[in-house]
Amino acid sequence: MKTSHYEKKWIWENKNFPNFIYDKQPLEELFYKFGNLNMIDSFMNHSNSKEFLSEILINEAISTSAIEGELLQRSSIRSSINKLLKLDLEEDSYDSTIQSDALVQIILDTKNNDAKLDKKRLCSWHKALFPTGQSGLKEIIVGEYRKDLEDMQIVSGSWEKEKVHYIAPKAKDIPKLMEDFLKWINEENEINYIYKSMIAHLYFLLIHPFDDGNGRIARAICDYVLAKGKLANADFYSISSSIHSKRKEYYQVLDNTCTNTSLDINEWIRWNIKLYEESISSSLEKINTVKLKTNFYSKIQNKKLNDRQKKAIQKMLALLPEDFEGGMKVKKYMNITKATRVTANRDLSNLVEQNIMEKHGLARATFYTLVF
Ligand SMILES: Nc1ncnc2c1ncn2[C@@H]1O[C@H](COP(=O)(O)OP(=O)(O)OP(=O)(O)O)[C@@H](O)[C@H]1O
Repeated sequence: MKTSHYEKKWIWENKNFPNFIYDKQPLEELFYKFGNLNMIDSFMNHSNSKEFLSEILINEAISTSAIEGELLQRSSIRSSINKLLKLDLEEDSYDSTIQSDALVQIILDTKNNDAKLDKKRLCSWHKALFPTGQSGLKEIIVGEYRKDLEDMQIVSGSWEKEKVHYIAPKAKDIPKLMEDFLKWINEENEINYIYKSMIAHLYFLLIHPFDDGNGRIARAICDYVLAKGKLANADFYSISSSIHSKRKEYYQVLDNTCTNTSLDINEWIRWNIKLYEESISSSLEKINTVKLKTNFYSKIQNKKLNDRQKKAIQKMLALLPEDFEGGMKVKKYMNITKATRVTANRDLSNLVEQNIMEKHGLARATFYTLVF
């Protein structure tokens, strides 16, 4: 007699789900970087941190919403941040939208409110993400777990060439799975906050409890757990921004993990450790840039500069931390300021005299760099 054998396909089909298996990895480097971030934070002055805080938040909001292509305008996000945090930043226009306000509110809630996570709070994030009750043109269940009778599939590609990456657990099982998830998130367990944030991100994605927005909420949960761990000021780093720049890898690791029915999540953990390290390094680099810029601005505050010189300096500062390629050349200065060659040379010499720029090279190879 032939017996049919069902081959398990998805990680949650293992009866021990969610008892994930992973080896302890070395975390010293990561703790060291978090420590550096903490140290810099304590030396930051108020104006430095205001500018930096807005920069980090803008990148975070744009990145997390752009992972699946739901793009928000940088100016709307900046405006929402300015409004919600009362930062008093200079703005070209005030054009925050319901969507940008909502996203910034969720990010701030994850970072600054370490109250327990419960269904109500998760559902309020979900409602905030979909204020119109629609995802694109599709109507979705908002502020409540999904109730679909059909499979919840994660697919890519056009409908003719659709690829199914993952099928999440059935809707009828979501309430119990989420109850267990929330209990685990809120309890004080042995596991450290770094591992816990990585596992929480994955665990939530695997349950995929909502009709849509699961990626954004999973990344918010990851930030929430890390912020709760108080490893460093959560306002000063953003894991979501780093995921955005590595989203191809992110999807690949998720694909590999969601089909690993042995519950082994080592690949996910290793990938995330690298990601966190890079993310903190990039925050450290950004903080240094902001400090450099702010110090430079205070250095030139009382100098006599014409509008052309200010414009050229701003252009050079905007390109930090990467160098202004090849330094400032006379020709470049002429392009930026629309000045004649004689005026450009006179302006640049004046900047050298005031110790704002330094001259290098000779004749046609002459270029100028900022003196910090
Ligand atoms: N193979 C996979 N297994 C589990 N989760 C996955 C897999 N591939 C992608 N994901 C996650 O599912 C998310 C997409 O789910 P959903 O559309 O509900 O969320 P979303 O927040 O609308 O997505 P996003 O803003 O990222 O669009 C992705 O962002 C990613 O986090």
